[in-house]
Amino acid sequence: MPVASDIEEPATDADTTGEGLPINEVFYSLQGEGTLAGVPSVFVRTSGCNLRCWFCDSYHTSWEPTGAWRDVDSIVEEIQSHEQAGHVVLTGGEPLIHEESVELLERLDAGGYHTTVETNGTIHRDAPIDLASISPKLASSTPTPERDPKGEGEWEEKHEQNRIDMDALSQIVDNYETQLKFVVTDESDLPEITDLVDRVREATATTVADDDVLLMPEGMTREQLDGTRSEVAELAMEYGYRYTPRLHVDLWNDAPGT
Ligand SMILES: C[S@@+](CC[C@H](N)C(=O)[O-])C[C@H]1O[C@@H](n2cnc3c(N)ncnc32)[C@H](O)[C@@H]1O
Ligand SMILES: Nc1nc2[nH]cc(C(=O)O)c2c(=O)[nH]1
Ligand code: SF4
Ligand SMILES: [Mg+2]
Repeated sequence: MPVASDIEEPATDADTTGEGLPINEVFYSLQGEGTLAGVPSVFVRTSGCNLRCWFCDSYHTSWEPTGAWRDVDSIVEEIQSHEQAGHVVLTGGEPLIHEESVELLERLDAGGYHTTVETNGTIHRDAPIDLASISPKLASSTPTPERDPKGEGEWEEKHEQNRIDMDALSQIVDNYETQLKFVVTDESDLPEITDLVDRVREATATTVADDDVLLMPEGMTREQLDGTRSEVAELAMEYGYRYTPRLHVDLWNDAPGT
């Protein structure tokens, strides 16, 4: 079993050396994905990731991480300035590569916020998380040389090796209320999803219901979603899994800060 000391230096090229958290953006929007879609929420996006999905819609947190190191106090203050919001979504990049994410979640919990953590499911940390929104990465996410948005496939092997960590994934599922939210590119992803869901069910004591499994169409623009959403909706019906829209993309396309 991984313990806290095993994950102090996660497998990532991200800069984890500053004080506080590297923050790419903080913004107020509607939760666009998953079972809480439509809920007004403040988003905190950390920078840096241990994976490199070719389709990553947050390029400046993964392929070319940018952001400013900020202390937890200043992040909490900015969250509180959005007085209407009772929900906070901690995302990235991969927010759980940063130990300080735990401190932020503790502060938000003490302040009475509902917290969702958007995570790729490869790192478990002990923190007050109300909803673990896990998006395990499928083979179709791997940045092959043909699909690499930046280089020539230099990340292919590392991404492929690190994208599933069954120990971490099972611990998250066992410790937190969970949704498993898969990015679907086409129907060839489904055998891998059903197999992974079976393996999670075998490895955990928790009941993972079919409607805890969400299929989300791949696409960072409306135009791209026009090519995937109908097929993914049909697949959700066929397999008995839940469909999740990308409400923010439907509403605001790929506008920054949404
Ligand atoms: C940018 S990621 C950050 C959190 C974490 N690294 C993860 O992957 O879950 C936030 C969410 O966007 C999803 N996502 C990223 N790019 C996407 C795309 N092109 N189409 C659909 N979903 C995408 C991820 O799978 C994840 O559910
Ligand atoms: N509105 C909105 N909802 C989201 N849900 C998860 C997001 C993410 O990037 O993690 C996201 C996002 O970027 N915007
Ligand atoms: S795991 Fe999340 S943040 Fe990292 S590259 Fe994939 S989609 Fe982007
Ligand atoms: Mg997003």
